[in-house]
Amino acid sequence: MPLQRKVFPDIESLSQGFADFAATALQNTLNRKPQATLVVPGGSTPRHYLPALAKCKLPWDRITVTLSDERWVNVNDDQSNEKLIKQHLLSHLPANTPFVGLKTSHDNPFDAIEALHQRLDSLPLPVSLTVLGLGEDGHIASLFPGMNPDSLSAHHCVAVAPPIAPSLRVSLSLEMLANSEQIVLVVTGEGKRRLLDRLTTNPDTKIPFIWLSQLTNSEIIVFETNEK
Ligand SMILES: O=C1O[C@H](COP(=O)(O)O)[C@@H](O)[C@H](O)[C@H]1O
Repeated sequence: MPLQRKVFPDIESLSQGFADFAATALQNTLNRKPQATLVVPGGSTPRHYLPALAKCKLPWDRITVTLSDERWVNVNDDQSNEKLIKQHLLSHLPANTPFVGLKTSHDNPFDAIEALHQRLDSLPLPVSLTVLGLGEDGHIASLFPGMNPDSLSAHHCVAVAPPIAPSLRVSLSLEMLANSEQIVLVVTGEGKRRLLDRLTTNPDTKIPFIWLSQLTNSEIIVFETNEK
């Protein structure tokens, strides 16, 4: 598995290391192309490292920010990934930073999928940098164990009824994630680190993170803390 693991003593140093890496990756894209695309995850970990990224001096008007996945809740709901990203990244960036959210007014993500494909067609592709979290069950974005990986490579995104999470969701497809020029995984907590240790020696094909690592040609860089 093409995996490079960068280990930090605490979340503060991880956040700075991540921000430096992400800023360089985005700037490198912008040295070659007029536009870049940044995919960021939801959950809870990004609230630590996104403010560090927001402090980086970049031509943000040339970087489109979008999400790896979204819960099908109102964008003002505390469970909304869009709300999290607005609070911890976009609100600190220039107002003309382009943002493409994954929530529509449709009743459910299955009905929204065509509209979302059109929305995502506007992105500068391939994605320059995809940042992902990792669930303790090995899920990435909203691609969960128990799903059929062959059904997750649809165009840009897929609608999902997760086996355990409470709300319906939409997720970037496995193919969209795998085609990203750079992929970063940000991992905190002993349980997730142990999972990564196990997957590195035993790539369990029931785990979504393994589906991604086997499909992508890009190196996956892990930013992790070694705190208990
Ligand atoms: O529900 C989600 O959780 C995962 C993992 O979040 P973390 O805070 O434990 O890192 C996240 O990557 C995903 O985007 C989110 O919807």
